[in-house]
Amino acid sequence: MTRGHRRVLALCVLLTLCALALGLAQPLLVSHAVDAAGRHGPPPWRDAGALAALVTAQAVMQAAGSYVLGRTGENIVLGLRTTLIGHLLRLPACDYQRHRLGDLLSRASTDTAALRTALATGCTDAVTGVIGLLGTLTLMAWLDLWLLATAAAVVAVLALTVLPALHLMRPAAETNQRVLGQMSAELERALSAIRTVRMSGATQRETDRITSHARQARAAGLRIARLNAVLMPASELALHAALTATVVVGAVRSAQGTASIADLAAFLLYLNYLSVPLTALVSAAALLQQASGAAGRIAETLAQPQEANSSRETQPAQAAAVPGTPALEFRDVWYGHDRNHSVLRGASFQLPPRGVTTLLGDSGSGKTTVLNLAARLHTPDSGRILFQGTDVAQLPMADYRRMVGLVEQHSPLLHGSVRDNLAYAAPEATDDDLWNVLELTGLATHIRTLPDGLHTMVGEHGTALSGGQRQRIAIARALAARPVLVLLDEPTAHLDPAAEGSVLAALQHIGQHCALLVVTHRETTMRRAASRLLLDNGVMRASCAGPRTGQLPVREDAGGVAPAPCQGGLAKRANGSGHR
Ligand SMILES: Nc1ncnc2c1ncn2[C@@H]1O[C@H](COP(=O)(O)OP(=O)(O)OP(=O)(O)O)[C@@H](O)[C@H]1O
Repeated sequence: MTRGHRRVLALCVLLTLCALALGLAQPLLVSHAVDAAGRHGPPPWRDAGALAALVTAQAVMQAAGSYVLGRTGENIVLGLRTTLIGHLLRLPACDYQRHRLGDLLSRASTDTAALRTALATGCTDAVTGVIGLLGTLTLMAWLDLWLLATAAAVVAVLALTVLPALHLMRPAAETNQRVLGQMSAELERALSAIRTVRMSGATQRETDRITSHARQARAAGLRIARLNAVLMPASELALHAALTATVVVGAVRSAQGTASIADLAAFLLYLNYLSVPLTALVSAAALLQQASGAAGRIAETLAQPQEANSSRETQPAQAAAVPGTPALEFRDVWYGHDRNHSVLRGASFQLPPRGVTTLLGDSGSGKTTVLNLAARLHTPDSGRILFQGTDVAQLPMADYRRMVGLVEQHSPLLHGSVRDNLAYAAPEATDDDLWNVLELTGLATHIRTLPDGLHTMVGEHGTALSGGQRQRIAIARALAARPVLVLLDEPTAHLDPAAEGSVLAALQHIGQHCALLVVTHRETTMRRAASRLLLDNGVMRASCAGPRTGQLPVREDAGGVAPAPCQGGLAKRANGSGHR
């Protein structure tokens, strides 16, 4: 994590060490001045001047070190957040269902902030603390070994008593980070369904539930505060006790003539100065313990594998399909969301290169799963998916996704303008292109009436638009990228008959140029399709006629299911004999 920042961190350490050295030189000057005063010579003005210069230089070094350290901390956290955000956005689609969204968000915010302090301040404090401690102790040993032994004995006794407090810091910090993650997840859950929360009279319940996590975070925070409250004064107490013991032993030794007053004065100053590296070490230990929980959560996220092939941001591949090659083909595809239950059990079908194909089936039969597999949001457990005759596993993900559009059942609109949303998958699209897709989806008239036209803001999740308008924007967004294949999940579910008519006409029009696979329960949509597929008990069947979903006649022969071509010439793969 500190890679790329080590030189600057080394500079911070150097600046702090310079400040430390300047600090360590001061007691020697004081000793010299006391010695000179003891010999009744002239007032030690030179020593006083040098002392003032050392103090000023030390302050300047400390200030510079502190600023560079703060800046490096910010740079480290920026690098960490960039890596983490990039990783979070590239996890396999199913991973987002395993984690709470708010928890993932807190890893990119609070956890990285905790690490920043630990990495920048904690690491530098640890290095300078150790060096400062060794330097001070060496000079103290050089001045008077007995006095050092006295002071060390007192400090050691106190250090042993507070060490257990340091060990308790890590679990408290881990609890704090975990509970904060849960709080963010619960808040995200409530805010994303705020209307349901209000209308269900659940506002207070949600408030209580979320604040219970806030209370747990407070309890963990208080544990940390208590431990800090013990650790910091304990280190100061150790110093004061050591100071007192040293004065007593020093006075005795001075009276016996085995130590000079000048050495005793310098020793006491060093002992006082010892608080700097000691406090730095205690604070570094506490910070590093606190950050270990956050580091664990971040490391856990970064260890999760990314979506296969997702890091390749290559240029779009030329679609050079042999004429007549199916736009999409499933060959004996098996897929289950969990090991014990397969939703698709050897599904096979072909999608003609042009035209609308509807995908029908009972609720829960796996239609959305088929679209997700086709969009490569899921990977088949076995079997193959071919796009224009090529196994999709061999196509760079970025290239593939540029050629395939997906309109989900509840397509989210992104915060921003209508234009931002339409051009999301096609940033290079011109306004004319966008008006064109708006015309196709029957939205152009409405958008023209808006004061800001294409630049009208859609609100958070598109709340400034009606459900049907949102759905049509989502369709227009998919079309703006001029895909080869468009996958649509219930695209007309929220539309009135007029809007549905315009969307269906648009789909038919677009179907002259590309392939569309449309999941639907609507009879009006079915009627307009060139071909129909029926998903039944995990396998795909073809159907030419039939008025209603679930009642579609299916042709079967003795060897299994033989999908029949309909109007436009649909897939012809036998099915049902797959294995797992
Ligand atoms: N992420 C998931 N984890 C576990 N099971 C899932 C997941 N997504 C879907 N399922 C299950 O897989 C099956 C197929 O779901 P899918 O959403 O594909 O059905 P569908 O035909 O699109 O349904 P509908 O018509 O109601 O939208 C269902 O039994 C569903 O409960």
